Amino acid sequence: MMDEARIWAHLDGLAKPRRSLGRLERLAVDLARSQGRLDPVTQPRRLVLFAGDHGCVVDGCSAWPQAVTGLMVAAICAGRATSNALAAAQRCALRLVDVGMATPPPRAPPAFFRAARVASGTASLAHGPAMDESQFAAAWAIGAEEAEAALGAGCRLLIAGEMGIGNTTPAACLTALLAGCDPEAAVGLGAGGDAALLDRKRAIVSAAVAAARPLLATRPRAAIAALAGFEIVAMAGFFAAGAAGGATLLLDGYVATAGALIAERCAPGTRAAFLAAHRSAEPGHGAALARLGLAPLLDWEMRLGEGSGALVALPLLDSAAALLRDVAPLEAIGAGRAD
Ligand SMILES: O=C(O)c1ccc[n+]([C@@H]2O[C@H](COP(=O)([O-])O)[C@@H](O)[C@H]2O)c1
Ligand SMILES: Cc1cc2nc[nH]c2cc1C
Repeated sequence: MMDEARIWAHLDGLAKPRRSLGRLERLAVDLARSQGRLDPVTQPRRLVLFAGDHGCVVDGCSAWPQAVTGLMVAAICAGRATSNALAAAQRCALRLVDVGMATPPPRAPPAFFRAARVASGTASLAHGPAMDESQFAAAWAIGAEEAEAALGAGCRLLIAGEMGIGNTTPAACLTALLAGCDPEAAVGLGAGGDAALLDRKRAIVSAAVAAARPLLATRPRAAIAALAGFEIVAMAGFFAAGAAGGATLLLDGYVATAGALIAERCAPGTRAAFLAAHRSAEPGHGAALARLGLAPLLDWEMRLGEGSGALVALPLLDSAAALLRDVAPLEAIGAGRAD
């Protein structure tokens, strides 16, 4: 990791009044530190979307039917989803990995699609463990492979996104388990719903976390696997491998941050590579980010997933990188330092 004082000294020597770019300078420091260099790069960059289904949907934890995961995956394959539009707008490459969908895979998928199903959806965390430890290891490995492939293609800025109807329920469970948030406070409306849905979700999350919590000290992977989703564990493996490879990890919303909490628990130190793009409208997200020591760049009431919040924040990282790379030193323009 690069010494922060060295990066601040570089910024303070550029042709501008000291600290005149406010939080953009803080971001430049975080970006440079995460890549261990004074000229961090934001191109090429890659968004990897992980798709999975959740047994708890049958117990009424989402306002949407499970089939919508498959429909949205088909829309992404066709280039018609929010993630496609925003990734194109931000010149970000995109991949899509089926790590555990329950519906048939897309027919004639595009080259950016990878079929890598661990199982056809998790078991319901409302009735027992969502997955076993071998499935946890398989999902983690798929995510790690994706990060290694992106690193091999020269990417030093990585984003993980997800698509999975029902996945704000495991995200709430994991936030309660790993960020110490009250289970009820970790539950929000997810992709929509009403007061009855909230009550059902709170009951499911409280009971599942109470059942898993005693395992955390002695068998942490079993405790986490009991509450997780395949796409969430794949994001965790992606983050751990991306951080190990020296990349900046731009964190999306509530569900991606649940993956980040797993990564930090299983591969301590991963959090040094994270930048938090935004604070999701899900009420537990602030607690999850705080546990990781992260301050979000944006607070735009977004709650979509698919990497959308991270994509929207990308121009800020481009600006921070340009500042470090392209601004002349004060001496080079013939000006002394005022302070
Ligand atoms: O990550 C977030 O901040 C976020 C917040 C609310 C909803 N989502 C997305 O909505 C889906 C999960 O919502 P739900 O209500 O079915 O649990 C899933 O596909 C996520 O990508 C994502
Ligand atoms: C339509 C739809 C699109 C999504 N994208 C990510 N999560 C989603 C959830 C729904 C319901």
